[in-house]
Amino acid sequence: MAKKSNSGGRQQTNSTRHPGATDNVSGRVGRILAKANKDGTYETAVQRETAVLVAVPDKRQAEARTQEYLDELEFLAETAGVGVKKRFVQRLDKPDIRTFVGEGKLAEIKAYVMHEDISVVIFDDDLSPSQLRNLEAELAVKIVDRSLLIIDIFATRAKSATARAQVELAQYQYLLPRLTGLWSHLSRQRGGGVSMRGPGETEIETDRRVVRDRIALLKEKLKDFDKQSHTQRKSRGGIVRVALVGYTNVGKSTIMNLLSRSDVFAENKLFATVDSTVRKISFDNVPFLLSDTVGFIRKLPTRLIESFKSTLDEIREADLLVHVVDISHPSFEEQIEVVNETLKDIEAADKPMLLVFNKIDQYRTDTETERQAGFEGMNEDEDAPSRPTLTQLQATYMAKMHDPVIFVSAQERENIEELRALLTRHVAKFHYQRYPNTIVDHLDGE
Ligand SMILES: Nc1nc2c(ncn2[C@@H]2O[C@H](COP(=O)(O)OP(=O)(O)OP(=O)(O)O)[C@@H](O)[C@H]2O)c(=O)[nH]1
Ligand SMILES: [Mg+2]
Repeated sequence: MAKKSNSGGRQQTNSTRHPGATDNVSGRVGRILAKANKDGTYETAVQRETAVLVAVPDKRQAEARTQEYLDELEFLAETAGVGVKKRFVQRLDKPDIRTFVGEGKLAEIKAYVMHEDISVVIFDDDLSPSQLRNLEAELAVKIVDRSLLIIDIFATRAKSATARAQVELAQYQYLLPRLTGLWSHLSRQRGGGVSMRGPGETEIETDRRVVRDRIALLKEKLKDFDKQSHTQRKSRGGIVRVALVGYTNVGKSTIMNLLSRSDVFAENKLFATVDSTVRKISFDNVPFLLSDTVGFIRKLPTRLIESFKSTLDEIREADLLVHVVDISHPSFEEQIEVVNETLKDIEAADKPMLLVFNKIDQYRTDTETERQAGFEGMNEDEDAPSRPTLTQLQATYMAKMHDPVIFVSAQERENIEELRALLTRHVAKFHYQRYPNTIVDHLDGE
């Protein structure tokens, strides 16, 4: 199985871990994804789940890209406490309407699942309710698609009442169209907390009604939360607001901690932050509010974005966005695109933005990576490495972006003072516009 291309670097990071977090997550995955046995009892996953991944890329997608996407899916699975044993890839023009993969591939997966005692099959795309049912029937193990995996991770991370209600809403919205066949059994054993609580021992139609009622109730509840937080935000007055945005795991919380000297949970897992955190900061007597927000990801389910509206209001209402990028990630450029697209979706794309390229300590050109891995000499004939050097990259991005750009390492505290100064200059500009009578002397150099 291919490994994450930069996992080595990732392991060395300063992550703070919740003791026992993995156990809880795995337990929850077990609960949420537990499947009915034939006698009507349910498995509980006390042991670590083992999974296989399945991707159906179209025929034009480069192999390296496919593996990168699967790296991300595997990272998501690991975050949910599931160990991945194998990856299955089938190139198709479009996925099979009945079982997502073709007949032959399905038989291959089935044989492996039975032989290796696999308990979960994870698909890199969303499955239609009928595909999900058919696959469950064919493979007789838990079937998880990308949305469910992400929702499940969110469920384990949500702490505030708002975030929990948002996750619960996303869970029910996911569940509603799937309340047939096996899924209705599946829903029965769910109970407690923010996990996919089922509607009880009722028939499918009743189940549906119960779920719909619950969705309506949660929406009402979220409206109330919205009102409350709107009032709260109003009471903050005209203070300048800055939001950290970016792909998941790029270092937003680490930067938040550095800038606010606070202690926001940061770790080398996807979606460490689901609740947004707001801190009041003052640089050179210019006060502002900095909020750390939930990370974005490729194919983030739209429903999930919708249900996270309250959290995303922090972004929508910010005066300035600080877009953090993990420059060491092989597909950082695509990640920038995903973030910009998501900002468009939530109508926050036109805001002033600073781009912070983080993790410069971990940036490697391909030749460097090969040298490190002991493949010296492999690229001897090629004088240009396929990845530019950090200096080249800085020059390109400084020239091509409309927004101010800065390169930092939050972990090594490299260029953080410069980041602080850049931020202060921009915040001061907003502050000065809003309070023209205050004396602000930080606009030099603009
Ligand atoms: N090598 C390196 N690692 C970093 C740097 N900044 C942060 N990290 C690590 O990257 C991982 C993710 O950092 P977080 O701050 O949790 O990232 P995030 O963007 O808040 O992630 P989510 O909340 O999951 O979206 C952690 O293990 C950090 O220690 C850096 O400059 N260099
Ligand atoms: Mg975070």
